[in-house]
Amino acid sequence: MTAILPSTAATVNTGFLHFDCVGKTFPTPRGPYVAIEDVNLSVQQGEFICVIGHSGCGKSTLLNLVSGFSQPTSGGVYLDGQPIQEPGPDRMVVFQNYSLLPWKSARDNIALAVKAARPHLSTSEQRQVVDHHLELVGLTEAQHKRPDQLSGGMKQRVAIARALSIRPEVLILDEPFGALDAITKEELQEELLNIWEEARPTVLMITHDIDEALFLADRVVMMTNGPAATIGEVLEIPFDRPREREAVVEDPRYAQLRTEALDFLYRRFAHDDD
Ligand SMILES: Nc1ncnc2c1ncn2[C@@H]1O[C@H](COP(=O)(O)OP(=O)(O)OP(=O)(O)O)[C@@H](O)[C@H]1O
Repeated sequence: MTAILPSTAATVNTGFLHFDCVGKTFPTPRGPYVAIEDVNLSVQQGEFICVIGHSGCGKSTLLNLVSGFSQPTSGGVYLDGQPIQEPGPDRMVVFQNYSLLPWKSARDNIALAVKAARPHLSTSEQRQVVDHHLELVGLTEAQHKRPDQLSGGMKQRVAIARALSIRPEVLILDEPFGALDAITKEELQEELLNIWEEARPTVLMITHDIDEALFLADRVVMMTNGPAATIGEVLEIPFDRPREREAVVEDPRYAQLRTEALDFLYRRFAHDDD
């Protein structure tokens, strides 16, 4: 006997965040431009994914589909089985350029987000959330400064604290440390891992830095070049957590994974512009 099942046409149950044959084509004056094509990936809840690939390969295009700022032209992107159709507080984006409100203090930038996204919390609970997140990123002392009174690293700390204070299910990071000096960058990578361990959002992060990806991610997704870019290879990163940078870098598997990534990017999918 054949059982009659409810229709599942609108839902997909593979992975928490699921890319199913995703394509995105942009109309241009010279005709349609196929940016990405046939992207398939299943991300588990709480997983940390880094996406690397050459400039213009479609990394931001992919992230915009997850944030809901744009829609795929073929296939679908699903969160918890539901197609992503618009932006929402369950998915927060942190950009390279901080995007803080310039006239508000660090504290108020975070407080406003908490107020808007978690209105069910009492005023004192909201205050506690803000205090906690300022502390997590080491900005308790500097909380009353405005963005123009903060360093680049401090601004990015505020942006990360603001995103996480909303308790998003998915944290989307678009090259968040790209503009920072090497030391600040390493500090923030470590802070990000500490915060991620606490809240465990699913993370999707674009980076151009192979070492950053190997230190942070559970899996590194490497994209081929466009047009019609797709996922070329996925590296599983085996290092135990919590991670210590020295232990990771000294692990013999680190050099091997690094060589694989370099080989992918600079030999198999070399790009003239890089
Ligand atoms: N709105 C648009 N209209 C036309 N083409 C677009 C549009 N947005 C992106 N593209 C093209 O799609 C391709 C992918 O762009 P995308 O910004 O996703 O790349 P990226 O990998 O994030 O690049 P980068 O590392 O330089 O930020 C590029 O060739 C880009 O020119």
